[in-house]
Amino acid sequence: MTRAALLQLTSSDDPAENLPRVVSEVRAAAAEGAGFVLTPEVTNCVSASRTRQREVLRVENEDRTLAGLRDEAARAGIWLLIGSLAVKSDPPEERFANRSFLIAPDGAITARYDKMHMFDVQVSEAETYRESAGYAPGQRAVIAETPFGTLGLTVCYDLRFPYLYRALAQSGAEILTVPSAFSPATGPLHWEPLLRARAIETGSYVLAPAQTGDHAASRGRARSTWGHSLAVSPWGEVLADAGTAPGVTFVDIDRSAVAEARARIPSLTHGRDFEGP
Ligand SMILES: O=C(O)CNC(=O)[C@H](CS)NC(=O)CCC(=O)C(=O)O
Repeated sequence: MTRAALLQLTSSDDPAENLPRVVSEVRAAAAEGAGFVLTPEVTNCVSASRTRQREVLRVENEDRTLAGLRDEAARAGIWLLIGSLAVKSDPPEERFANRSFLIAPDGAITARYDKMHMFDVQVSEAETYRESAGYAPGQRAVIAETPFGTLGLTVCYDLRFPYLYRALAQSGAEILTVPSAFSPATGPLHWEPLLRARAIETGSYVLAPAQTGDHAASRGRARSTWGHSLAVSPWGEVLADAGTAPGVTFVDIDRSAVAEARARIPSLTHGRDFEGP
């Protein structure tokens, strides 16, 4: 059994301001016994302005948030999933990467995953997202070993592509991570059912730390996000819902629940190759 902690944040578009907040939340989570801490999508910078992002984002090796959180993971001796950082690609190209990092208790980066599905969607008359204009999508799915289970790394809009989750689970993932900055237009009806469906259809834990609330922006339109960081059991039960306030939510995870759920419904092994349509 491992105690996981989902951090719910209201990151601004200033990485220097966000880092000390995240560090203090990680510290608080570790002090309460968390062995695995997870942060949301774009932990370092929520922004709708590419001008602003060009100013404040850095390549991975120069990213202060990554360095600071690696130090903190090592200090606290915890596993840390940095849900994602917006980083400049290396070598620098026009577009950024939306990249998840898994940090081991010695501070080493043991896995990286670049978000594959880009949120290019008009969610309402007033709100349009063109994620692929700012970010280059990743090309490969990633699983990573930890002592408490094999992780399958995904980010936010990936959630709507079930084939990715089935592939991750069939490759050994037991805990699917979905760090997010979900839109308030889609969150109310889509967030929880999609997360529960991914858990049920793969017999996996789903851990989804999220951005929440109104994000301060020094440039461009201010963004809002849905919050409700969620932990779902491999049988589909909502184990924790963080509501809309920033803070830390704890959940105990036990990989034997994965084996149990898959023994009851072995749908991962019942796939069919079919013709048509
Ligand atoms: O823009 C950034 O810096 C980082 N990327 C995001 O916040 C992305 C694209 S705008 N958000 C989502 O994927 C929300 C998906 C969603 O809300 C849904 O599927 O309904």
